[in-house]
Amino acid sequence: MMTLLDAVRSRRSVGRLVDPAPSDEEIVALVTDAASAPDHGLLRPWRLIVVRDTARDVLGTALAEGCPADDPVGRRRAAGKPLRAPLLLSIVLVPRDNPKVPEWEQLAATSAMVGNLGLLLHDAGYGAIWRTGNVTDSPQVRGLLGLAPGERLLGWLYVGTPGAAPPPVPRPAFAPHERLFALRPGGTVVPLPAVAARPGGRP
Ligand SMILES: Cc1cc2nc3c(=O)[nH]c(=O)nc-3n(C[C@H](O)[C@H](O)[C@H](O)COP(=O)(O)O)c2cc1C
Repeated sequence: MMTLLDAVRSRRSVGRLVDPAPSDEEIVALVTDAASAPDHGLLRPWRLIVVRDTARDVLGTALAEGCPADDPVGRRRAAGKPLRAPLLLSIVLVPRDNPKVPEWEQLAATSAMVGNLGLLLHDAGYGAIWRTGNVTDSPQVRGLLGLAPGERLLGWLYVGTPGAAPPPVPRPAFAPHERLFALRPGGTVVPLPAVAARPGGRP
């Protein structure tokens, strides 16, 4: 069993995903735990739509139909996209009408839940990658997934078993003191002084 720190440090987006994918029962359990993410007003402003097996072809057809008719290559590529993993979770933002919780906070809560889910999948031995794309909002895809007006498709969490270790990410150099600031009692905001990070982390 990984510690939380191990999981946070070793999680990667995995592009090459193969069988097995989690069962529906496992997904229910993992999403139940992922929903412990901070969620202002506990609105649960999201829903997930499982796409697996030949339903991926149906989704591929809708993605292709969302591409321009005069772009056969783009349409073919779009049709094959859902086949890149055995399981896709369509991430749908379901904005709730709430005077205290604007939509951006609901989007933040949904993203926090998906972040938790990625870590939990990793901890369970699975891999995942959140993918978007320019036809996410096409009428064909919205219609297929049964999105109500106002609901927003945030892309898909592609899920499966890692088929290959992802290549190293060339991460931009990140010095904590460039991102961390402090408000001083005098009213000025200053960079935090550089402090040695604990060993083992990645930038
Ligand atoms: C909202 C969101 C959308 C993303 N969309 C894509 C995408 O369309 N294609 C892709 O290859 N990766 C996508 N990613 C994954 C990022 O590219 C990935 O997290 C980043 O490269 C860092 O890699 P890591 O997760 O292994 O640290 C997305 C991530 C997020 C949070």
